[in-house]
Amino acid sequence: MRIIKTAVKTFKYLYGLRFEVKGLENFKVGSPCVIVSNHQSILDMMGLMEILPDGCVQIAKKELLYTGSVGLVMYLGGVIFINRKSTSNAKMVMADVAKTMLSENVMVWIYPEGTRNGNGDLLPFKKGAFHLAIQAQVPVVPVVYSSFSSFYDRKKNLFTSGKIRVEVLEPIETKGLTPEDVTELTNRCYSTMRETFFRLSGLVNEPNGSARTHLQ
Ligand SMILES: CCCCCC/C=C/CCCCCCCCCC(=O)SCCNC(=O)CCNC(=O)[C@H](O)C(C)(C)COP(=O)(O)OP(=O)(O)OC[C@H]1O[C@@H](n2cnc3c(N)ncnc32)[C@H](O)[C@@H]1OP(=O)(O)O
Ligand SMILES: CCCCCCCC/C=C\CCCCCCCC(=O)OC[C@@H](O)COP(=O)(O)O
Repeated sequence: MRIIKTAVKTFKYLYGLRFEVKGLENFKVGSPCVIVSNHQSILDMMGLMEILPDGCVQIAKKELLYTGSVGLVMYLGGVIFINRKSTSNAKMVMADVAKTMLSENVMVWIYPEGTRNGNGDLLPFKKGAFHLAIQAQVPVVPVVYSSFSSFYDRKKNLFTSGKIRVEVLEPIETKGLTPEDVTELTNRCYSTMRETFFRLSGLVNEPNGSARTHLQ
């Protein structure tokens, strides 16, 4: 993964992207943890590599394993593949991950929205990342990337150069929590990350829950 990280980090120069990072010290939890971040597009791969701590593996949809050399590289990089379409299968894999992350002292990076989302807001969070953190009794570390919409047009798949703000938020402890606390933990993480997303993206969080830029 270190090799991938070095390679992928150079892409930002190619695409004229700059990252403004805050809160990296929040990764220093001194134990494994579950990192959760918003997911807008494949560009997130650069944002991921920009701050990826050592000893951190990612959870990916299993379809990516079958994407030729990229799938092989991901497999060799230690990426864990899950079948999103089978909750029972995904649960089994994640239960294994909870054991492995403790025995091997690794962090796990998950995109709780479960899919790319460029709609200028956050999709409701899936609960797997939070079940994992509670099963392993490790902290959840939220990471938020500002909206790409200011420089990336998904329809034309075109973008100009731009700055991406990244914030690593305070770890959320799960010691003592049980599966009954998953929904509350998910919602707490969601609202903190959504608020940060709007702040970093210069969006106003309208009372009715929609978002608009300051400029409108
Ligand atoms: C030149 C090129 C060079 C080469 C470079 C190559 C490499 C470069 C990059 C390398 C790095 C790669 C990074 C890869 C990024 C890829 C990102 C993705 O693929 S994102 C998509 C995949 N990820 C996810 O989907 C994660 C989020 N999803 C989940 O966590 C889900 O919860 C789940 C998939 C585990 C289950 O799905 P679903 O059933 O839809 O989810 P829920 O609604 O959340 O759960 C339904 C009920 O099940 C309960 N639940 C969920 N998980 C668990 C669990 N682990 N244990 C127990 N119970 C669980 C949940 O509580 C729900 O029940 P309810 O009663 O409603 O509460
Ligand atoms: C278009 C510009 C391309 C910029 C290139 C940036 C650097 C890319 C680095 C390596 C490329 C290979 C990385 C493969 C991982 C792809 C991650 C991804 O974004 O998969 C989609 C998945 O999450 C969710 O799938 P869906 O949104 O549900 O379907």
